[in-house]
This record gives sequence, structure tokens and C-alpha cells, in this order.
Amino acid sequence: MSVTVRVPAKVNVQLAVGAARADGFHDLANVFLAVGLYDEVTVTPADGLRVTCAGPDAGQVPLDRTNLAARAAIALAERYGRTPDVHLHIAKDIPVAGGMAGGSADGAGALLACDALWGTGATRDELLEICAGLGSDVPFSLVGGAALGTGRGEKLTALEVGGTFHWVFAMAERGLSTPSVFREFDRLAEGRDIPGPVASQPLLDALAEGDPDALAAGVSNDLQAAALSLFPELADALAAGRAAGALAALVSGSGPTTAFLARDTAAAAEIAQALRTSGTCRSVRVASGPAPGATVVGDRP
Ligand SMILES: C[C@](O)(CO)[C@H](O)COP(=O)(O)OP(=O)(O)OC[C@H]1O[C@@H](n2ccc(N)nc2=O)[C@H](O)[C@@H]1O
Ligand SMILES: Nc1ncnc2c1ncn2[C@@H]1O[C@H](COP(=O)(O)OP(=O)(O)OP(=O)(O)O)[C@@H](O)[C@H]1O
Repeated sequence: MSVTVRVPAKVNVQLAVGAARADGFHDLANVFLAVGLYDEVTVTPADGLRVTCAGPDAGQVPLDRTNLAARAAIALAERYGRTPDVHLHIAKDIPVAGGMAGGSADGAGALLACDALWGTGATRDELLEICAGLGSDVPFSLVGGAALGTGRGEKLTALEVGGTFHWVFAMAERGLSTPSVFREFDRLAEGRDIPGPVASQPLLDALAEGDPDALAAGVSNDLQAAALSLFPELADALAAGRAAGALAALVSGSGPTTAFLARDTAAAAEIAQALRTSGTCRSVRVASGPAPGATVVGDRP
């Protein structure tokens, strides 16, 4: 018996970041949009817990119990008083350490796959609670679509989306660690008054209306200055995408992947081609959103 779950990547169309909290996290107004780049997690019963990974970035993925897929299986098994004796295989297409929630996707995927394999009968809320324990982005990987994340990003409210948005993503030559980008945000914010994070109503309206121009006018990322400070060359990728006609160009989440909003599929293809030849990035992908959250795509008896 095996179960395969497909899970999307995300882009943050708004990432408003508040001051550091006592627990080290930051309160966010995090407007997530799931996009059609996917990892697939397949779970099969085994003698013990084992993780394997295939894909272009597979070499950078830890295969021990720190892997978010392994942590998800362990967390679910603990809750239901069983041992996590499974082989988790990750077919990885989401860039690693790219700010697109690749590890989070694998955590949500493994959780849903193990839940289906073991027939735990866990409720959606229980699964979401386990997701929140694994990481701030993991609940959104489970639900997909578009959502506003508050708290540290784990408290979700689903958002209406009135159309398809076309994106181009430029992968950078190296990764950026999420904690170090938040630390740089704190350093840059020193001595300044940081307002509480609030979702932008014009941005939420743009999503609901499916209006790419209005979305382009409303996107923002409070971590962008920190990501650029740690990785100044990202400015060259942003400029190349803008010059190629992107409606908006921004760092995705904590970066270093850069995201470009295109008017339609033809424009996306043009921007992608321009970025590929620009020498400002390692690789380029085109994807549209919203995409569905973690979904069982296959089970074999
Ligand atoms: C940058 C984003 O990807 C935007 O969606 C997320 O905020 C990060 O989510 P994530 O990778 O799931 O992050 P977690 O695994 O929960 O936290 C990793 C580290 O990022 C920092 N962190 C994360 C989320 C948050 N609201 N405030 C933080 O300061 C903390 O240093 C934390 O130790
Ligand atoms: N299943 C996994 N896939 C990828 N990385 C993982 C996984 N499990 C743990 N990691 C670790 O997490 C780190 C961050 O990887 P990930 O691809 O999740 O970054 P990210 O997309 O920037 O995350 P986010 O957007 O949620 O901040 C990696 O460097 C790796 O050490």
C-alpha cells in the first residue's frame, strides 16, 4: 500500500512584518497565494523511518529526522500512539531554501499521506494544529488557494480569488536562510518604530477581482530589503524582470527566489525567456495561481 500527495509552492503577495516578539517570531500579515509548482510525497509502510528525495535540488535536502516530512510523520504517529515506520519519498520540484515553502510543502504532504495510509480519522483542525507545530508556513501548504496568515503566519483565513494570476520565478545561485533574513530585518529595523502588520484591503480586493494590474500595484514584502541586504545581486534579477515587462517584481517570502507577475501566459513566457538569458539567475520557472493545497493524487493497495 502506498499513498502519494501533491503539494504546491507559494508566493507571498503581501508580507507585512511586525516587531520581533518575545518568542523570537514576528507577527505577520501574510497573504499567501499557492502556485502550480509541486512536490509529491509518497508514503509506503517500511521497517523503520526512511526518507529519500529525487529532483534537481535533492542534494540539499536533509534525509534524517530533521526533514520536515519525517517530522510530520513522527508528529502524527506520536499523536495516535504508533511508530512512524514508513518510507517517505519526496519528488522535489520546488526550489530548496528559495522562500517558496518547499520544506513546508513536504511536511504538509507527508502529514496528509500518513494520515490516509494509517486511517487515523484526524479532523482537518487536528491536522492544521500539527502543521502549525511543524512551521509557520506548513498550515498554508495544507490548505492552498489563497489565505491571509496572521500570528506567525499559521492562523489562516481563506481568501477569495477571482481569476488566475501568471507568475515567473527566478531561482538564485544560492539559498538564503529564513532565520537570517528575519534577523537582518530586525537589524535594519533597529531604532525604528515598527507598526503592527495589517493586510492591505486594495490588495485583497485585487485578488478577489482577479485583476493583475491592481495586484501588481498592491504587492509588498517587508522582508525584501533584508533579503537584498544579504544578497544584493537579487536587485539585478528584479531589474531584468521589470525590463522584460513584468507588472510587478518582488522577492518571494524570505527569498532568494524572485517573483514576477505577468499579464497573461504569453507575457510570462517572454519574461521567462528574458530572465533565462539575463545571466542574473540559476533557472527560471513559470507557474500560475491559485493552486489547490495538499491533495491525494494516488493510492496503491
Ligand atoms: C518567510 C515566510 O516563508 C513567509 O511565508 C515564513 O514567515 C517563514 O515560515 P517558515 O519557513 O515555516 O518558518 P518557521 O520554520 O516557522 O520559522 C523559522 C524561523 O523564521 C523566523 N520566523 C518565522 C516566522 C515568523 N512569523 N517570524 C519569524 O521570525 C524565526 O527565526 C524562526 O525560527
Ligand atoms: N523536506 C524538505 N525539503 C527541503 N528542505 C528541507 C526539508 N526538510 C527540511 N529542510 C531544511 O529546511 C531548509 C529550508 O528549506 P525550504 O526549501 O523549506 O526553504 P524555503 O522555501 O525558503 O522555506 P520558507 O519559504 O517556508 O521560508 C533547507 O535548507 C533544509 O535544510
